[in-house]
Amino acid sequence: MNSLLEVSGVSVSFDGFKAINNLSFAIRSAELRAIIGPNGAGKTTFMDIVTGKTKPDEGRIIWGDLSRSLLGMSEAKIAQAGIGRKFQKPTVFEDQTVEENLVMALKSKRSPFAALFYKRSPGDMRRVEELAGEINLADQLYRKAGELSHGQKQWLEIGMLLAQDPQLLLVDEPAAGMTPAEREHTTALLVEAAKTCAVVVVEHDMEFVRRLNCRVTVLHEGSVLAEGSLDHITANQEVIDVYLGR
Ligand SMILES: Nc1ncnc2c1ncn2[C@@H]1O[C@H](COP(=O)(O)OP(=O)(O)OP(=O)(O)O)[C@@H](O)[C@H]1O
Repeated sequence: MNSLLEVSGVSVSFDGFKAINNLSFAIRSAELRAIIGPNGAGKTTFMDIVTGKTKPDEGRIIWGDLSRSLLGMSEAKIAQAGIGRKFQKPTVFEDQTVEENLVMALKSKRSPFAALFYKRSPGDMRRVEELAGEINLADQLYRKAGELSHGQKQWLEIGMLLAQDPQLLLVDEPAAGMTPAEREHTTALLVEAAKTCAVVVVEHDMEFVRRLNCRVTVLHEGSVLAEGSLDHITANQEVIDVYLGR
């Protein structure tokens, strides 16, 4: 099966230091993938490169059915092409309700002109309810986002990204700061999301990664050190030496 995203031979240096070193990575549509690795391995820089925030010095990044290169595209164009990113800290509109946040996200996938004359349609409101159910906030629709718990804000932001129908979602440490129950729901949410779009989860919590039950990529010094099932990864001596055994 063809890849949705194919990164090959990508490198980037900061002041002569190679943060990403000849990295290759591919993911299919509707695949869930975890990325792990020690601090400084290049996980954030990798996501910065895919989303266009950082331009690599060399390599190729090919995207979608039309095999377009992402390299010449701005961050905004890459987001429009269907790549959504969730940073570690939740960024929701605190003064707006859960419903308003989701409506706003639906609106923002339209052209600026269409968004200007936007009217809530029954179809959109059904979608908002559907999303609220998916992110475990169906009974919180009329609460202000600022009143939600940290975990609920994270879910809301994931819901806002899903509202924009991404083809690929990059999620940075979603389980950080969550209660055990919130983590469990987050696992379910990401597994569900990965049925319709590719999802890449950067995570340090190995218990969380185990529950995702997906293929794992280990980054080390800006390259892929190992890739495979978590059992395969945890039995790899190099991975134990640089990350798991620390
Ligand atoms: N803008 C920058 N300027 C200089 N060095 C940078 C810059 N961005 C990243 N680096 C360096 O590149 C390396 C990779 O950093 P990166 O943040 O991608 O690692 P990471 O795997 O996300 O780490 P962590 O798990 O701690 O978040 C680090 O050594 C970091 O100090």
